[in-house]
Amino acid sequence: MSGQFLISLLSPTTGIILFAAFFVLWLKKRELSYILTASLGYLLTAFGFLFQDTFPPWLMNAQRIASNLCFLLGVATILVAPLQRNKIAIPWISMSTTLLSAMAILVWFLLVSPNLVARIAVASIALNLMIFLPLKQFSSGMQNRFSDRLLLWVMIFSLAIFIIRPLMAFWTPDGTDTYNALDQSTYWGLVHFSFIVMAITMAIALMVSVSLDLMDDLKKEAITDSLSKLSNRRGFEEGAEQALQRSKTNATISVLLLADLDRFKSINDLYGHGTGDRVIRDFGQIIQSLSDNTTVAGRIGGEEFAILLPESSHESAQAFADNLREQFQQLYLDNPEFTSSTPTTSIGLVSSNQNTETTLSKMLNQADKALYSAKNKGRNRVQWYQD
Ligand SMILES: Nc1nc2c(ncn2[C@@H]2O[C@H](COP(=O)(O)OP(=O)(O)OP(=O)(O)O)[C@@H](O)[C@H]2O)c(=O)[nH]1
Repeated sequence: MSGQFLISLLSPTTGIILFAAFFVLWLKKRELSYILTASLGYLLTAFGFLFQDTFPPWLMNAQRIASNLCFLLGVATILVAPLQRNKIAIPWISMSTTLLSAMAILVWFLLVSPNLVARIAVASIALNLMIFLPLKQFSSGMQNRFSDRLLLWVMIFSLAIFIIRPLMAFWTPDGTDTYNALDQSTYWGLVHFSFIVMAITMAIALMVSVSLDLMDDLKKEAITDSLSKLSNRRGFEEGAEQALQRSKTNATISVLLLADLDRFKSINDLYGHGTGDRVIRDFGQIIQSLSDNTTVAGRIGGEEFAILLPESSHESAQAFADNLREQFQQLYLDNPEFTSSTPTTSIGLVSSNQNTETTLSKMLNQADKALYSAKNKGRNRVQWYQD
């Protein structure tokens, strides 16, 4: 086994190891389909090198065409993975047009008018386009997260590598005029080296992104209530403190709503705990449907919910509370399942302008007093806090 042969195995081995790593990761986290995409991309690139370097020649040198196709497709697939992760549209049309045109020209320079240098040039231009197109799309749709910026820079780095690489084909003294010379050339060494560098940096960037995404998910899970899908008490307090601070800085009014489901013990007793859970879920959904992206809402106790409406007004907060109370009651009015008692809610409200030095805990206290008063007045009503 020659040293040359062993070196030619480096790139496909890298491709297969990275394919296996991403594939195993995907088996554990199947909802992340971009991991599967990346793994298939690495497998294709591995085949690209195997066809070129290690397979015996096929009819009419078809293995060289298969090699170009697998490599172009493989690199494009790896570069598409970040788009899929960020739910950015993949530029299918421009990428497939590039691939098909490149393949047609490559077949021409292999079979009709054989020219190795022209093939290297065409394959390189196509490769650069297959990186540039997803890169351009990613840069216009990415978010401002560390993982997104990392992926962007690694994509730019990959493009730079593959722009510099073909230039070496023309600078290196050992020729690329025949296939035997090519296999021995510094250029072919560079092809392997550049692929391995690109493959590993892309893999590291993707792995870092997967880890950061998982950490974000865990953090979100830790502050989310699984039943109502709203924030839990900790998540609500964190979000509400920040929103209240912003509202104070902008000298705007925030309103806090404290909602408690009425006689919930009897709902559980009459219809069972499962139905009680469903009612909590329904209530969470109504809150979500009434919220906009500034609203901070959480389930802060068993059947107690807090909603902070930052930069709100007395009227819009009253409308929010009225809608919440009415829509919730309406949901069960004609439901034959709830015969003897229908779920309702009482809501206490307090506005931050009543005390400029107000804090979240003071507002929660005041809203609780208003809620207590709503309960005392017969429940299923909205009550503002009064000194
Ligand atoms: N199904 C279900 N019930 C819950 C959950 N968390 C708390 N509860 C129930 O909510 C009920 C709250 O009862 P109470 O605090 O006595 O108040 P209430 O019956 O709602 O009466 P008022 O608040 O005075 O109108 C208890 O029976 C708890 O078991 C939950 O996650 N699911």
